[in-house]
Amino acid sequence: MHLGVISLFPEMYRAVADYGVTGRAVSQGRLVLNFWNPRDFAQDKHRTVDDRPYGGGPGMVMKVEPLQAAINAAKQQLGSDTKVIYLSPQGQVLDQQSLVTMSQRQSMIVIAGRYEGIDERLIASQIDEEWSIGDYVLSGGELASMVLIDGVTRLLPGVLGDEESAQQDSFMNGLLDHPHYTRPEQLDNQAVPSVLLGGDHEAIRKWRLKQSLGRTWLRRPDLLAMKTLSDEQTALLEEFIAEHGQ
Ligand SMILES: CN1CCN(C(=O)c2nonc2N)CC1
Repeated sequence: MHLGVISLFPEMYRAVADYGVTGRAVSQGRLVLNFWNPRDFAQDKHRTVDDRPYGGGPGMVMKVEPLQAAINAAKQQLGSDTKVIYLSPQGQVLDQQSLVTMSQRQSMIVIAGRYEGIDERLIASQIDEEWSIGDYVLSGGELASMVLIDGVTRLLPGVLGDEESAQQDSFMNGLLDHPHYTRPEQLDNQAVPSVLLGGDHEAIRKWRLKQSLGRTWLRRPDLLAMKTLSDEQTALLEEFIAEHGQ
């Protein structure tokens, strides 16, 4: 996937370009990151990218022209039909399914805003999708866009090896993940559940599914309400609830 990033702080993206799963995807050429800094497109000698808000109030607003010029440059490289994404608290909240949809695109342009946000006229004329990573306010869109980049990159073909992609499944079914354990087997007075030590893969699969269902029931009943459970899932959840003393 070719991702064009429009940001005043491109150096922040070293966090995804140089490390971990996303860094490996970049080095393997499965993810290509290109950056455009609106400041490089500002026409005045002070390279102004923001200005005071009409109507008064605190903070500054990002100006249309430098952003528009940066989008034009990005589209020249990635294609004029490339979707333009803007990260803001006013967007639709990102979830795994939306990441799956995005991961199937050849390219995307992501705008990371700063200050109070960007001029609404740029949003109206240039932004195809507005996304939020949650109902809270950050200092800028860079970290939010890196969350999106990480989540999408994990879904690109070949990025997660077979070992890791199994872990991915547990989130892909709309449930919370099951507990994970590793060595040592005994830690103070806490042991690893014996089922995980026995090598019975079917028993382990059922235990993990039961734990995912139970955790989702306890912590995120809203997710469970959106799911149609299979007979097996229903039975396992009923077992968990019975054991949980409800
Ligand atoms: C202008 N700037 C304000 C702060 N911001 C966010 O809080 C945010 N982005 O995506 N999800 C979020 N929550 C990004 C955009």
